[in-house]
Amino acid sequence: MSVKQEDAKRPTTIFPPNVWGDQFLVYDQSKELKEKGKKEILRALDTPAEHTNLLKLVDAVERLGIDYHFEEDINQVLQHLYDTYGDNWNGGATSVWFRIMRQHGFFVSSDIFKSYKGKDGAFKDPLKNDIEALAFTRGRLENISKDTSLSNSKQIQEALTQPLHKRVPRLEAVRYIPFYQQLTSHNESLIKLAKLGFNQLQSLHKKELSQIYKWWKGFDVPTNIPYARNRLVECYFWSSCVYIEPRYSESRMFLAKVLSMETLLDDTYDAYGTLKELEIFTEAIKRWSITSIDGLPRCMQLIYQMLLDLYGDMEKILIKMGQAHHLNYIREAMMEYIGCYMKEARWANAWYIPTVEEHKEVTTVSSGYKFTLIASFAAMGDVITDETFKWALTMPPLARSCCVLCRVMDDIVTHKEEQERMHVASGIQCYMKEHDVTEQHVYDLFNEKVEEAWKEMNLESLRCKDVEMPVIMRVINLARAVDVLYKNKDHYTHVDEELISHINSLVVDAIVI
Ligand SMILES: CC(C)=CCC/C(C)=C/CC/C(C)=C/COP(=O)(O)OP(=O)(O)O
Repeated sequence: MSVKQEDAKRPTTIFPPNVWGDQFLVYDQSKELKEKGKKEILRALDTPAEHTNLLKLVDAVERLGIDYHFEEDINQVLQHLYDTYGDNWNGGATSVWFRIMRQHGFFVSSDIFKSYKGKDGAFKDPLKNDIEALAFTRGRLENISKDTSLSNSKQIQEALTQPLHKRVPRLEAVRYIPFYQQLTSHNESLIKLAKLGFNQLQSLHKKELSQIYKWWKGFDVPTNIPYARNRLVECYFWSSCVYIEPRYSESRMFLAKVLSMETLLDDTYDAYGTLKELEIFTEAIKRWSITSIDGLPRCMQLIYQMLLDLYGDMEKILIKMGQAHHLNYIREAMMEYIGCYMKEARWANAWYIPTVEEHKEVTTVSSGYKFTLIASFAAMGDVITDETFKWALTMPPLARSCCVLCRVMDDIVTHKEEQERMHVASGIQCYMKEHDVTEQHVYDLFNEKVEEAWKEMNLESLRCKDVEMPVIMRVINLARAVDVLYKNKDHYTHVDEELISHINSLVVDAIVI
């Protein structure tokens, strides 16, 4: 006999609720969220009235650090906007339009800003409080940012300290995600995707770092090469500033190893080897043969072995990609760079202060950034061809401006310390001697050179048609990394709270979902 439902006595009780909420749902939502984002982008593309919002959406996607999910869509959007409006954008948010188009290689005219100026070249009165129109007027922005009642005064101050274009994308994502979340206009799916994507990428970073750390540990660098800076983690951070995209995992790990090898080499040439030892070591590297290093100190032999090991590992990866010969270009760049270290060692041993011109020629290459750039192309895939390497080896203006920026920023912050030990004369010392000017005069001049180098790099990234955007982005990101590591002090040598906090936020601390 069946019991009527209403008669059933159920022994229920009230259990405490699920304490986790829906937080884990999001881990399976990534694909859905990406699809949703793509649809939103494409829907807006077909609706001209939505084009300004679309541009703002692209801006948000990039600042949230999830543009690698939407690369093709973003390219399609910007190409469409360029084909439709050319230089005659009239949709508002002009500075966003201008910045994004130019950052993506569309050389749109700056004439659009002329409409904001009166005949005297100053800003028209009604615009004096319009932050967007005044984006490029530093002095004015400084005044505006002092008004703390403005909701975006903090944003303006941050932009004045480090303009968006100079920021490392992933650090910007850490900063921007909570800011964007507060905006009433924020897009909930993008926020979810940004947090999820950030944490997923961070897990990949942890795996990569663990892998290369094992390699480093295998050589027991602190014990065997005690005179050198032990900076593998910082080098990994450096490398992850250069590539954000998950697909460049092998390249990222290789570049981190390259940077740590460059550090060992720099310290060996600058602070350890005798001239005789360095001559032998340099020759052995140039011949790429281990036979001639027998008489060298144990630590220099180990560095040599580490180099062979580094190249051997990359060779295996490149063979699978059908690009093993790319390694020859990377080796060629390394030899040129080592050759410049040797020239510097000879100058330092002879207490020779070179002319500004001699110094520039050698130290632009000895900065290591030309070699670093060329090494960064390893295993990036089909976007890199023989032509890419040949282009970079000729030191085209785009690469040169990045190397100059690196050299000059390093000189500014390391000059004093280097002069306290036997070290090749810095650019600052050479300039002071040749032009008989004060140290401060040269600091001011070198700071101007840094800004000029950025301008040159920006212009060249628009003008250069020899290589594709992913290559150009390596140059820009290398420059951005220097802006983080060498701004105001040598954070790389004297690792401080600021750098530790950057590294923690990228590699250690997950974002709360
Ligand atoms: C110069 C620079 C920022 C280079 C970036 C690329 C590179 C080779 C990175 C590895 C670490 C390194 C050697 C930093 C510069 O040290 P340092 O300040 O002792 O360099 P120096 O001996 O050339 O002055």
